[in-house]
Amino acid sequence: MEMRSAPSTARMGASTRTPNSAPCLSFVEPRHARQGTAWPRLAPVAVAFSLAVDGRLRSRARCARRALEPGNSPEDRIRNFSIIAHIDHGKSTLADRLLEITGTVTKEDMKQQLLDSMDIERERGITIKLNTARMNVEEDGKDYVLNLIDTPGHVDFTYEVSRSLAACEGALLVVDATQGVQAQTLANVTLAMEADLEIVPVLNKCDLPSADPDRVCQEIEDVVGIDCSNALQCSAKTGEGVPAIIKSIIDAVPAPTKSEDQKMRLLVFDSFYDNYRGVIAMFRVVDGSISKGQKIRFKNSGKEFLVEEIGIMIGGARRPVQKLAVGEVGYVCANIKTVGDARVGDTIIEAGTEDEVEALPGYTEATPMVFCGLFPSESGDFDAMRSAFEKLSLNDAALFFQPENSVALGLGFRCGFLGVLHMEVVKERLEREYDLDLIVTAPSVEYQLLMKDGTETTIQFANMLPPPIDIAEIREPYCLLEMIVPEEHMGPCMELAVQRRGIYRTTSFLTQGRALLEYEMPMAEMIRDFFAELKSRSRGYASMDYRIIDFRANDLVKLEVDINKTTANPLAQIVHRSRVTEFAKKITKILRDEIPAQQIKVIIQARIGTHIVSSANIKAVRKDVLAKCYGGDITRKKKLLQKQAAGKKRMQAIGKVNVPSEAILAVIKQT
Ligand SMILES: Nc1nc2c(ncn2[C@@H]2O[C@H](COP(=O)(O)OP(=O)(O)OP(=O)(O)O)[C@@H](O)[C@H]2O)c(=O)[nH]1
Repeated sequence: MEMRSAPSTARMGASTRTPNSAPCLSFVEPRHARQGTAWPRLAPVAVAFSLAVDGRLRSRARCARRALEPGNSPEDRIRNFSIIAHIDHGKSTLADRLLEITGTVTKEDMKQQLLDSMDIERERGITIKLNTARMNVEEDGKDYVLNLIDTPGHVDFTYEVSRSLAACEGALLVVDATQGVQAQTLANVTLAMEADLEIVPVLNKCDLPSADPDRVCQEIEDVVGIDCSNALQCSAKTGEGVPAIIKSIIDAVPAPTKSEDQKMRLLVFDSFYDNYRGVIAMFRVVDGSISKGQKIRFKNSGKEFLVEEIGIMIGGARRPVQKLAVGEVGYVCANIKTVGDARVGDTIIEAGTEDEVEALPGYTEATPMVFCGLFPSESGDFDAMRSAFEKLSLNDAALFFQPENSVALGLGFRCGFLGVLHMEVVKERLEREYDLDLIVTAPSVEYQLLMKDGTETTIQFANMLPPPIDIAEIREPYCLLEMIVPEEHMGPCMELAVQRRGIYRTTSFLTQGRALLEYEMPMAEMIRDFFAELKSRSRGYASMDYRIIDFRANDLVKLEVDINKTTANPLAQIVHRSRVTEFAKKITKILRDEIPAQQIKVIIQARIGTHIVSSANIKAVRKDVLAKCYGGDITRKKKLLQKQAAGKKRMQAIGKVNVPSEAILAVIKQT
């Protein structure tokens, strides 16, 4: 993997940044200074610059020297950094501690996990949306501004992670000292290296008896390729070792490079909807400056707005300022109506300069990767659901939805999400915040179709697939999958990957009997409960991460299900030919078990085109039409039986089978 073969990328990149002098800019006074109290001395630390001749270490030393000899310009004393970590390694707890120790937020004011402000985030303990905080620190008699740009820790939000990393010069790599490197540690480090950041390793949870910082340091060096000889050790929970991290940020993370004479260019790294102010866009000033009252333009969307307010975020609160200059991080309110007008990754420029100023690189439209149908359990809730979606999309530019009418499930929506977690979060928000009871259909991915006439198109649901005769090629998304599993469970985990059409790439052995396995795998297989299955095969110890790499042509077919010759549309699926028999058998079996016996015989068939792959029958329950016919003559009995047979024929002919929606859901859930 790239990050292991070229471990020095991050540092070499960082060492090319050179601070200059710049015009003045007013700092917000540190809280302790305003209160006239002495700033507690930061604990002395030996920050990381050994005399090793390794180029990586030398480049870090250069960077540190540069940062330790700041010029007089305020930009030299700005540090924009992020915290990257595997889920649950303590990123949010460390962020809280940094805010507390720098006096940005007092202990009394601090809600638990202040930066994770959404309820669902707090409950699930995962970070979803970006947040940012500005901290003022005095060090060696100089005031520094530390801008912490919090990033979401989940793979669904990789694009947001990479845009927020692009707004930084450094990143704290937090690794749980009891667990070591995990799959998302690797994924996030790769993104940080791609963004040329200075990476500062921090071992967290050192207060726990099972912490083994030395082993984990060795593992980071071996697997991630980052020198850990002076890695910092801390407990984000107790605060021990956290002051040393603050000093290390000042010393190791480079100050922003400056181009103050250039025209305004701001990188939007987050945007969210506020009920009173409309959309608030978070940005980093890359070139020039921004002032209140200026007319701005979003370069990619082409939308123009008048700046009503700009400011900085301090401990979750907004503080307006008149001007923000190069290197600074802040927010802008400009009467923007939806987050779609101020997308993450867009460049804000001064209106009228669009012909001279280029957009910052790396912008992509948010593209949904996982699709599903969402239907209200109560058909009367459709309108309430539509208005809930409209409100959610004000704050979620990546959410895609459009009305859908399903025979089995009624009126609902066809929806697109960044990933499975995004899907679950939206579903949960609809249920909790809008009090809706929902039915969710099986997730699907996007397929690219090359038609025989040479045109290309994309579809997200099997029902959208044109007749096979017109299709030259169906391509499906593939991802690079990294799993970290205990060696004793490697066999079952590898077996699972192969079952799911994974293509083996490599195995690397980590410390403590764990292995890192890499596979290329179709995304469609990944979203079908892969993680839950992996966890059960590894007794809960595996971690995984993935990222989409490309689309590949495959032998994919549409598997349809007929119930008494009537096609059950919600059950149609796009499946790889090698897995058709397995799926077809599973579907027919589930339906046979779930559909109650009826007065007519029920024939369930799973088919590709006209070719029937699997079928099952449910015998009719025979209504005793002769029950009332006490001792009547034989011709009367025959007549009644003939009438019953004719009636059955009619029912069967029109396929009138009572299929309970639980049966449909059982298929959707289990395939
Ligand atoms: N003992 C101990 N527990 C810690 C420490 N740091 C964090 N924790 C606990 O570990 C759990 C996860 O911490 P979080 O800060 O939520 O982890 P995170 O990396 O932000 O997780 P995501 O938001 O999901 O990315 C919480 O229960 C914390 O209380 C530490 O230094 N020591």
